[in-house]
Amino acid sequence: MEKISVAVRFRPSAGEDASGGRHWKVEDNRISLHRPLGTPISGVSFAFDRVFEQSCKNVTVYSVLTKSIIEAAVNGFNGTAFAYGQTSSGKTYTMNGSEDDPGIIQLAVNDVFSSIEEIKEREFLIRVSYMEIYNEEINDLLAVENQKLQIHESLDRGIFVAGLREEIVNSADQVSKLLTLGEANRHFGETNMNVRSSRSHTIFRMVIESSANDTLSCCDFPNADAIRVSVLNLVDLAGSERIAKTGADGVRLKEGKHINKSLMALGNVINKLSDSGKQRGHIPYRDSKLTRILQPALGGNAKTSIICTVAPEEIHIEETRGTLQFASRAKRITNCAQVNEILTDAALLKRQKLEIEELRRKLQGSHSEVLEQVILKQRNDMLKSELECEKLAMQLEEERKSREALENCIREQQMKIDALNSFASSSELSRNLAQDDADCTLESHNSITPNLRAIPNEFVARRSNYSMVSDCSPLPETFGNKADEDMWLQMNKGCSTDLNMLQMTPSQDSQPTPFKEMPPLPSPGERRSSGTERRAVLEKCALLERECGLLREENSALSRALATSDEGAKLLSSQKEELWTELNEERRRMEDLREEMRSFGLALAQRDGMLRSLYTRSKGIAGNLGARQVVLP
Ligand SMILES: Nc1ncnc2c1ncn2[C@@H]1O[C@H](COP(=O)(O)OP(=O)(O)OP(=O)(O)O)[C@@H](O)[C@H]1O
Repeated sequence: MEKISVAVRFRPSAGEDASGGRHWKVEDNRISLHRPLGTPISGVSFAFDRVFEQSCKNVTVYSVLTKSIIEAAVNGFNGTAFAYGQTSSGKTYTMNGSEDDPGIIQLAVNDVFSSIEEIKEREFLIRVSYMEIYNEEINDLLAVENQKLQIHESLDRGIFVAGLREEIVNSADQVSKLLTLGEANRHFGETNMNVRSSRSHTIFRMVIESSANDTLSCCDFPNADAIRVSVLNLVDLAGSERIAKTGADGVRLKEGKHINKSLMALGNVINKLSDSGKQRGHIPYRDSKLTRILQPALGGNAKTSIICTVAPEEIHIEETRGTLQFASRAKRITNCAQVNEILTDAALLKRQKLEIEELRRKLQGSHSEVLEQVILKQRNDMLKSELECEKLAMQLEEERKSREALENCIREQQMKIDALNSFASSSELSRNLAQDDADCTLESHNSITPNLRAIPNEFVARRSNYSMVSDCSPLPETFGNKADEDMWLQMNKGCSTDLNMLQMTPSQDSQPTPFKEMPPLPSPGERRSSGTERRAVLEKCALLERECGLLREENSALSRALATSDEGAKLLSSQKEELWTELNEERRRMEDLREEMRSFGLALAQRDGMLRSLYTRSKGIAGNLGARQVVLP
C-alpha cells in the first residue's frame, strides 16, 4: 500500500498583479493564504509533498513526481500521472510542455524508451493509444472515425475501451508523431479564460509488455515464462470553470457543464477514497466515464501521481482554494500497486510444480527421507530375524528328532537290561543249584566231558531276539565280536572246549533270527545230569553280567546325552523366544513408521491442495484486479 503522490504547481502569473490584495505564499512545501499586508489567513494553509513555484520547469516536476512511476511501469507496475486544476492553470502546459520545456508526456516517453534500451534481459513491446472524453463521449484521437466508444469490462482484460486504436511503437519519435496527430484531433476551444482551452479530458496510454529473453533459464528464474503487462496513463484533464468567468454559452456552455460534472464525479471518488476504511462505503466510479477509466489509478492497482495546477492571481483564489482542498484529500488515498504478470498455462504449471517440488524437498529433507531409510533398515533387520528364526526352528526340529531317537535307544536298552536282569536272577538260582550239584558230582564223575552243544544255540537265539527291538542298535559294531572273543577266552582258560560247538554272536548288522520262546529252566533231575553243563551256565551268567554292565554304562551315557540335548533344546527355545519378541518389536516399530509416513503424505497432499486453492484464489484476485483496468483490444 502506498499513498498517491500529490504536488501543487503554480503557473507563472499572467501579468503584474497590481491588486495588492490577498495572495498565496509558499514556504517549505506549505501554501498559505495571506492578507494584503502579509498576515496569514487562519485555516487556509495546506502542506504537500512538493510545491512547485512559478519558475519551475516541467522537467523538475517530472523528475520529482513522475519519473519513478515511469520506471515502475517499465518493470510491470501500472502507473498514472494526471494534471488537475481550474481552467488556464497550466495543466496542458505541464503535460504537453512547450518547445523549450518538454512536458511530462514527452519526458515519460523518452524515459520509457531509454529504460527498455538498458534492460537487456527482457524483450519489450510498446503500444500507444490516445483518447479523449468529450461531452461524456469517448473519441479516438488517433483515428477520428472511432467516435463514441464504449467502456467494457471483462475478466481477462479488465476495463477497456472497445474499438480504440492501438499503435505499436519502437521509438520516442514515433510516439511524438502520434501525439501530434492526436493533438490535432483533440477538442480545444476559446474561452474568456483561455484562448486554447481543453474542452475534453485526454488520456494518453502506453501499454508496456515485456517477457524474459530466451537466455534466461527457467530453472534459475521460475517466473521467467511470465509476461509483464503494465498500463501507463498520462492524463490531461479539462479544467473546472465558472461559467460566469468563462462567459461560456452555447457549445462552450455545454462543454463546461460536462467538464464540471465529470470533475465533480472525480472529486466524489477522491472524497470517498480519502475517507477512512469504515466510512468509505461505495466508491462511485461509474458516475462518469472519467472515473470509470481512471478506476485502477484511484485506490487500485497503480502507482499514481497528481499534479494540481493553480493560478496565482487573486482573482482565482477561490478556485485555487478548491484545487488545494482537492489535492489535500487526494494525498490521503492509498493504492496497492503490484507487478502485473500474465502466466501461460504452461508457465503456471511449471511454477506450481516448482513450488510443490520445493515443498516436497523440504519435507523429505526434514523427516521423510530419514524415515524411509529407517524403515528400509527395519525391513532388512526383520528379514534377518525371520531367517534366524527359521534356522533355529530347523535346529530345534533336528534336536527334537535326535532326542526322540535317544529316548528310543534308552527305552530299548532298558528293556535289554530288564530282560538280562530277569535272566540273570534265574541264572543265579541255577548257578547255586549247580554249585551244590557240582560239589557232590565232581567227586564221582570227574572224567565226564561237558556237552555244551544244545545251550549255546539257545543263548545265541536270545541275543538275536534283543536286537529285534530296534533295527539300529547303539552298541558298538565290534561289541558282538568282542563279547564272543571274551567268552571264547574264558571258555578256553584252563579247560578244553570243542570250538565247533561255539557260535559267534551276530554283529549289529546281521539279520536277526526269529524270536524264540525262552527255554524252561532245567528240572532238578536234569541239572544234576551234567557238571559240564552247569559250568557252561555259570560262564554264560558271568558273560551276561558283563554285558549288563556295559549296557548300564551305555544307558547312563545316553541319559547324559539326552540331558545335554534337553539343555540345548531349552537354549534354542529361549533364543527363539527372544528372536520372536525382537521380531514383533521390529514389526510394531515399522508399523509406527508407516503410520508416520502416511501422516506425512497426508500433510503433503494437504499442502498441495492449499497451494492449488491459493493459486485459484490468486488467479481470481488477479482477474478481479484486472477487471478494474481498461485493457485495450
Ligand atoms: N508553467 C508555465 N510556464 C509557462 N507558461 C505556462 C505555464 N503554465 C501555463 N502556462 C501558460 O498558461 C496558459 C494556460 O495554460 P494551459 O492551457 O496549460 O492551462 P490549462 O490548465 O490546460 O487550461 P484548460 O483547462 O483551459 O485547458 C498557456 O498559454 C500556457 O502556455
